[in-house]
Amino acid sequence: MTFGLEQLRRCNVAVDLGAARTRVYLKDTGLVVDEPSIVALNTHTGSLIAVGSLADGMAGRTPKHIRVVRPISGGTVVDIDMAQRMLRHLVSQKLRKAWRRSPVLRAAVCIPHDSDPLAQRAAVETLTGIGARRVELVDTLIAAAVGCGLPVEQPEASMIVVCGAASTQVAVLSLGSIVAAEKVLVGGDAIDYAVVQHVRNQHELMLPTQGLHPLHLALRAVPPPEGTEVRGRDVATGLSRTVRVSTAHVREAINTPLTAVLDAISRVLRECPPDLVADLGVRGLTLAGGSAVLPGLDSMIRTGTGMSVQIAKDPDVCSVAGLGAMMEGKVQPMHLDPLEVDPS
Ligand SMILES: Nc1ncnc2c1ncn2[C@@H]1O[C@H](COP(=O)(O)OP(=O)(O)OP(=O)(O)O)[C@@H](O)[C@H]1O
Repeated sequence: MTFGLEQLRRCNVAVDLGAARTRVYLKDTGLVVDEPSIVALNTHTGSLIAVGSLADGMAGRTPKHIRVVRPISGGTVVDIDMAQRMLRHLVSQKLRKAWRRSPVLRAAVCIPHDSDPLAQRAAVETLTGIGARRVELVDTLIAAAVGCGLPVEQPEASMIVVCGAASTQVAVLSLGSIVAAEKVLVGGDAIDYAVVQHVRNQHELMLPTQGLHPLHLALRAVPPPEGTEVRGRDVATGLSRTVRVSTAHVREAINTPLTAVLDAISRVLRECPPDLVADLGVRGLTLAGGSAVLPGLDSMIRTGTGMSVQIAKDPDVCSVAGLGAMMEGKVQPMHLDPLEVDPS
């Protein structure tokens, strides 16, 4: 990581191209974009109709000539052209300021752990397409750990679990590098899908996207309500209908995807040397990513691992904030010089 830090300090913009949201951080300015990674397109003319929140509001409600596209899937750019158009639209005005300060745009982008060369290239091409002369790729796990304020450069274990929309990534870090890591394709989307399937199977109701929100709120409420009324489309008749969904049943439905996260944590711990696992017994693990605040996730991990669990401050923006901290030189590499003689 020490070598990478030198390169990162020359960057002036940090980008997190997430499956759910795109975030952009400008050096010495802060977070300037935090918008859904989604565009609405006119299929007749090919022109963009809306980008970000506006396009998100159109999803599921479009006539035939409007197509809602998600150019990023699982943290990987799957439609480079559309991703470039989305990013250009989101950042053009904000980047003008950075361009005035420095005419050469250097970008730092976080990419999911273990991304293949094609995914790396897609991220680089997306950024060069909007004018970046140089693109530095940083593992999301390192960026998020730095963004959470974990002492990743120190010779002690830090454990980070990044729960995004499409995936959950788990790592143990020490001395600025990843010691063991796992990625499972289970995130907020899989959890939402489990709830939608539960309502469909138990109540024969197709739940619209916005129908998930009251169920999330019910899970978070203290004490949780026994049931929540949601409106959707009857599977058989196609008519609008309201049902009462039990909070306990929703919690049960999301347990299956959450168990996959717990399994990934166990696998990472098994790969780690005992000294690092002993450190973690004291320090615990940190949850980051938008799904970190999912009610019950922290307590489930606490019960399943016996470790203490902290949810990071602003968990959804940890990765891009970590890139920003590295760009701004807030992370100091540990200098190790075995030949240095003690003058005393
Ligand atoms: N308050 C909340 N309660 C439950 N889930 C939430 C909440 N806020 C956000 N989420 C979930 O967090 C996910 C988005 O997280 P995040 O913004 O970290 O994703 P991303 O970085 O775009 O995804 P990825 O890292 O997989 O590419 C969504 O699935 C969303 O449903």
